[in-house]
Amino acid sequence: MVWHPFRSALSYHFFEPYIHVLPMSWSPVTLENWLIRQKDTLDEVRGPVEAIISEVRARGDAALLDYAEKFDKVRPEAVRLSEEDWDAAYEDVSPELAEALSEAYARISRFHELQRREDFWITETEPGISLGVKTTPLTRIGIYVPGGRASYPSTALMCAIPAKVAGVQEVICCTPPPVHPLTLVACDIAGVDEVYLTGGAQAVAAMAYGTESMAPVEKIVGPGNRYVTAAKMMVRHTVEIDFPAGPSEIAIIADEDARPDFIAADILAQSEHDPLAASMLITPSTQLADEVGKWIARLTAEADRKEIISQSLERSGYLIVKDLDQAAEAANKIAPEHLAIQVSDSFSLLGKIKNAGSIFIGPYAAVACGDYASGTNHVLPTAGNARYYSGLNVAHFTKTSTIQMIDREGLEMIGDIVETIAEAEGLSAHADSVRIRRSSPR
Ligand SMILES: NC(=O)c1ccc[n+]([C@@H]2O[C@H](COP(=O)([O-])OP(=O)(O)OC[C@H]3O[C@@H](n4cnc5c(N)ncnc54)[C@H](O)[C@@H]3O)[C@@H](O)[C@H]2O)c1
Ligand SMILES: N[C@H](CO)Cc1c[nH]c[nH+]1
Ligand SMILES: [Zn+2]
Repeated sequence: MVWHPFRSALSYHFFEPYIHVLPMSWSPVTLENWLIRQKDTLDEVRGPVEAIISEVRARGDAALLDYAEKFDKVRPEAVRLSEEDWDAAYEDVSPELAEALSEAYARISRFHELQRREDFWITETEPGISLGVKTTPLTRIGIYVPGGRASYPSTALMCAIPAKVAGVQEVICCTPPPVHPLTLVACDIAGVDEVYLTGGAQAVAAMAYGTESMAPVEKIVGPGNRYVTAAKMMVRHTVEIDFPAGPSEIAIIADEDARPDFIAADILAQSEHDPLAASMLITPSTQLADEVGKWIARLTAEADRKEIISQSLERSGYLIVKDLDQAAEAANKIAPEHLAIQVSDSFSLLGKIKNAGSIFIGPYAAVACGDYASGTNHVLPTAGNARYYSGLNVAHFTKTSTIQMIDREGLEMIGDIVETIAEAEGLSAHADSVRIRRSSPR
């Protein structure tokens, strides 16, 4: 914390000097700088991640064990966790923790059950023609559960629950050693079938290409740091992935009546994940931005993970806007992982939001509620990817086939159209495949 006698707030309208205490890192940011910083993080690790992927393809399990020793400072006896070690995890988890996890499991399951689609539907769209969709679960998927700077049992629930609701038969989990017993209990509660003690880019490579102990998967889902995220982007020609879900982010749109202490608390909560996490307050009120800055300083001083938070705050800041329309425009450009809305007329603002992974409305909707227990999924696109991707949901674990049933009457309805377009495309065998049916005796 430093005195800044003449710091200025960035404003579209005015430039007002003011005097008070702010943490060094809580300062105005431009949209452009914020976006560039968020994008850059993956490019910087492309080289090392490529090398890790090649090593795993060449040396399989031996490479996974070597990388565990190098990056996680522990060499497991085997890459695959034994059933006995998995069962033993329950002994190290208190009943209160197991109960909290079960409560979270129930709520996350309930919300994801609402997303389940029927196996197939089919409906007559015109006489003799019925169309529909058949939904089929993927067979074997891999979930990445982070475990570098913190343990993420909640992420095991967030990834495995929608997979099991979708009907996936085999769900495997990769997580860096040493694994927290609660993560193993979460995997068990959520129905994970196999656990592998490997993290980072090497885990992603193993799930994509397979090793001696691990059969490859059809799709990899789950968040992770930039090594994990860069690796997912690199293996996607071999295996499907969910989307880039890297270092956490929050944007908050707040008006002058919002609670600065609540906003600061949400910013710290996301900042403590990773030095590369980032937060942005978007507000028409310079006074609120200042108040939030004071609260950030106060809460950071008391925080457990000060160092990570301070580094993350270097990537964070506030943007003063003219009004809430301009705030919505800025949020849509950022496409944040989490968007908190703390304004008096939230629904009219909500209508203007196009790009956000998950939206939290009102002063009591702490982002941490969505991280753990409200029931929505916390695996969300970062670094502007909410422009094109949705957060993890049941549909990520299924594929669909369209269905059509056509009888003779239906063929007559559309036969001329098919033949005419087929001939125009120069594909007369297509036209003939319809003609042969139409001219056959009834
Ligand atoms: N977007 C989301 O949905 C979401 C959800 C939860 C968590 N997160 C993010 O997940 C991330 C978790 O990160 P984490 O680091 O705690 O755990 P992690 O499991 O993602 O990463 C740990 C692994 O990173 C690898 N690694 C570390 N340093 C390396 C280096 N120098 N070179 C090569 N590999 C290296 C190691 O293999 C290590 O096992 C955080 O950024 C957090 O914000 C995102
Ligand atoms: N905030 C993270 C998503 O960016 C999810 C999480 C897990 N545990 C705590 N938080
Ligand atoms: Zn979180």
